[in-house]
Amino acid sequence: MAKFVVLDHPLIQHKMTIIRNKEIGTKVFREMVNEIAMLMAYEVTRDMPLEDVEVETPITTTIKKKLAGKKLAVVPILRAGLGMVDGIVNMIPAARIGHIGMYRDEETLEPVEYFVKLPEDIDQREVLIVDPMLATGGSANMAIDALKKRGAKFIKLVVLVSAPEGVKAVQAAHPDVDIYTAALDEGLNENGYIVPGLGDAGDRLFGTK
Ligand SMILES: O=P(O)(O)OC[C@H]1O[C@H](OP(=O)(O)OP(=O)(O)O)[C@H](O)[C@@H]1O
Ligand SMILES: O=c1cc[nH]c(=O)[nH]1
Ligand SMILES: [Mg+2]
Repeated sequence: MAKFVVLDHPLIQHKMTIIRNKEIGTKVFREMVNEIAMLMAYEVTRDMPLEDVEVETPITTTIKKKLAGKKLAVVPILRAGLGMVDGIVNMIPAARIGHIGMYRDEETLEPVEYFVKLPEDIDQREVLIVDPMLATGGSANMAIDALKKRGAKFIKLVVLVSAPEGVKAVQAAHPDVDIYTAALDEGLNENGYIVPGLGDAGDRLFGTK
């Protein structure tokens, strides 16, 4: 079974509490989502392989480490996942960015895919799928399917708030995918929203409601 990690660093917990507050406006919400994503990137990339490199300091020549191995792709699930991209790319500027467009049908809660554009060499990259919300898990599972269909083999899912139902659904469908979350909440309400959650992440990021 792949990893399931709750990234509960005090800075992350503090910023999560700020964005859960319904009175917080779009500007602060956006800033906090990016900052949390940046802090998460630090832990999510902890297992990146390193290799030796010779470096000449002003004093001497020495062997030190540099990043090696697979390159990264960050793939937000539109729309809300876009809110996490800048934060992660700040930490990993060479990462390529793919996009998967998906919305959840309000009645059935089933995801509907409307856009996929990925780096051509996605099969050789480690992929970080980013989305603030993992609710039923339908969207994440469909995004992982879309990536695997196009050859992606090394996939991590990075979310801010997850419901136990969504975590179980992803683990059942994709036991090879590591899940990193900033918070594991209580569950889903009758409309499929995470409780206590933070509401509709896309609408809060883009001010559409
Ligand atoms: O786990 P699930 O039950 O599939 O729900 C989670 C999905 O719902 C939200 O997107 P939404 O459909 O609201 O689209 P948006 O990002 O355009 O607002 C969220 O950003 C996830 O993608
Ligand atoms: O709580 C939820 C569930 C799905 N999508 C959201 O944006 N929020
Ligand atoms: Mg939404």
